[in-house]
Parts: sequence; C-alpha cells; structure tokens
Amino acid sequence: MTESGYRARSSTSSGVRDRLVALALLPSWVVVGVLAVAFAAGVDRPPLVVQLVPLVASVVLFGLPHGAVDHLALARTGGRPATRAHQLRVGALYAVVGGAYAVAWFVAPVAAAVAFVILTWAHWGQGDIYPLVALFDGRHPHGRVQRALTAAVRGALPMTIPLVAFPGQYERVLGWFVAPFGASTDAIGWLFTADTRLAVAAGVGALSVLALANGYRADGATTAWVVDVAETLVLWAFFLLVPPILAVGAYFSAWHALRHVARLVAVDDTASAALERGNTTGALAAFARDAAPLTAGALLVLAALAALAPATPTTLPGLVGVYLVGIAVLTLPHVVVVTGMDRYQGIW
Ligand SMILES: CC1=C(/C=C/C(C)=C/C=C/C(C)=C/C=O)C(C)(C)CCC1
Ligand SMILES: [Fe+2]
Repeated sequence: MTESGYRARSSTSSGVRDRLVALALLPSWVVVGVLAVAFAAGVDRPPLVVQLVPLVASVVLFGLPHGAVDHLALARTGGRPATRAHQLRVGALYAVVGGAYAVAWFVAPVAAAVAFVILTWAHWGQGDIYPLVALFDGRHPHGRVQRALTAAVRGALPMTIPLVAFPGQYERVLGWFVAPFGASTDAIGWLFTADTRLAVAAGVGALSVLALANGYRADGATTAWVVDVAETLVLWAFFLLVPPILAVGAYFSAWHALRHVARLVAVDDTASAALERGNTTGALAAFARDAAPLTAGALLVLAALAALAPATPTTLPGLVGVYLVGIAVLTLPHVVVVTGMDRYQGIW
C-alpha cells in the first residue's frame, strides 16, 4: 500500500506504469486534443453518419469489450483465481441487476434514460480516478472527499457540457433512447432550456474550480494534480466544441474504455508480463482473447433488446440508440464490478 491508499499489484513496476501511460493515456490525449483543436479551428460539423463512426466502432473497439472481462477482472484484482463459481456469480449479478434495469426501460423509459445519464456520470467519473492515482505519483486525488469531488467533475464533463453547448443534439439522442419504447422527451423539455443550461454550466464550472483548488490546497502542485488540471481543461474545451455524438463516442472508446483496459492489463499476469517485455500488442491481444466471448454474448443481449422493443428502429441512429440502451443495461452490473475493483485497490 502506498501513502495514497492505493494498493498496486506487485507486478505494476514503474516500467509497466510508463508503458500503461503510453498505451492508455497518450492515445486519449491525442484523440481528444486533435478533435478539440480541429473544431476550435472551425471545422464544419460533419454529417450524422460520420459523427456516429466512433459509437459504431465502440462495438468492437474497446467500448463494449472493456466490460466483457468483468467475469475475470474482480478475481484478478483481488489476486484470486477466477473460478467457475466466481464467474457464475458475476453472471448472476449481470442477469439480476441488468435484467431489472432492462425491465425498467420498458416500464418507464424516460426515467430510465435520465437514470442512464446519471449512472454514466458516476461511472465515467469513477473510471478517471484509478489512472490518476495509479499511474503518477499517487499524491492526487488524495482521500475520499477529494476523490469523490474529482470523480464528480470528471463524470460531469461528458454528461453535462454537451447539454450546455448542444441542447438540440442532446435532446435528439435522448429521443433515440426512448423512442423504441414508445416514449418521447416532451416531459423533460425543461432540461434543454437556456436557464437550465446556464445553471448547469455555472454549477459544473464551480465544481471544477472547487475540485482543482482543493486538490492544490491539500496535495500541492504534484504531477498527478498538473495532469488533472490539464485533462479537466482539455475535456471542457472538447465537450464545448466537438458535436456531442462524435465527442461522446470518441470519449467512450478512446478515453474511458481504454483507461479501463490498461487497468485490466495491470491486473492480468499474462498481459502485464507482455507489457513488461515491451510487447504492447501482446498485452492487447491477451485482453482481446479474454474479452471476445462475452463481447459476442453482449451482442446477443443487444439483439434481444432490439427485437423485444415495441418499436424496433430501422435507421442507423435508431439502432445506435438501442445499442446505447443495451450498454445502459450492461453498465449497471459493470459499475458493481468496477466498484469492487476500486475497493480491492484502496481507491475508496
Ligand atoms: C451519445 C450521447 C449521449 C449519451 C451517451 C451515454 C449515456 C453513453 C453511455 C455509455 C456508457 C455508460 C458506457 C460504458 O462505460 C448524450 C450525453 C445523452 C448526448 C450526446 C450524445
Ligand atoms: Fe466502464
């Protein structure tokens, strides 16, 4: 255990840490940075099919697969073998928790959609704490309160800044979520008004300043704090400038999922041994092998959901909407697993 409370596996040597930064953080900075600069420079908003490319790609590229190792991840993080009984327990968690949430989409689609945004806020925020704590000096964010503050900010950026900057697109995507279940966004029209957006911008702005200032006050200008400031500013710009379907799709795979994949690599002996030898492809191949069967399984869940929805969509945006509802159902149990990993590693 380190001073930060973070418990690394013994295999997470500093060499592996540097390679994890190169594997997971550099690509995310490049993707987010290049898109932010391009749209700041006045690139035209691309047609919808182009904006959908990252979301469609996330079916096989990091997005969907990042959760498909949950049956192994928790045991590995705890340093225990992922026995068949353990895998069945994780399967049961998915069936019960995911199943209940799937039913909720049919019964109360608008509430389920709002809950999905809040769930993603929490989960994407949670996902950004591990890399900050584990891959730098371990001195920021320090302690539960600071970590919760940082997570609240990180999750808020992808879920609220698009609402501030692109309310029409935001409402449209929420419409894709609920249309297959025969609902519309009329009941939550107030969310997209100028007053609400101003309040959200002010609230998330204040939260960002508070989290970074409190981090500086408590921990000083450590490497992790400097990275946190830079990432927070870049993500603000990214979500303010880049059309949200493109931005959220790119963020999902290149930022959230890739960071989780790095974490999975660090707890897997085969993958981290490959990384230690400088074999990044080998590490990713080990992840891909572990993730392949249940990525295919998740696709079956998505197909079942599309088939059972009262108004199965036939357009690409409509299908992407159902895909994201499927992701919602899979994310709730995934959050339970990741929270377990967080606890094993002393994050919370
Ligand atoms: C696409 C999109 C949206 C929502 C995306 C969500 C909620 C994605 C969740 C993904 C998860 C939870 C992945 C698993 O880690 C918004 C913000 C409504 C509007 C802008 C475009
Ligand atoms: Fe995740």
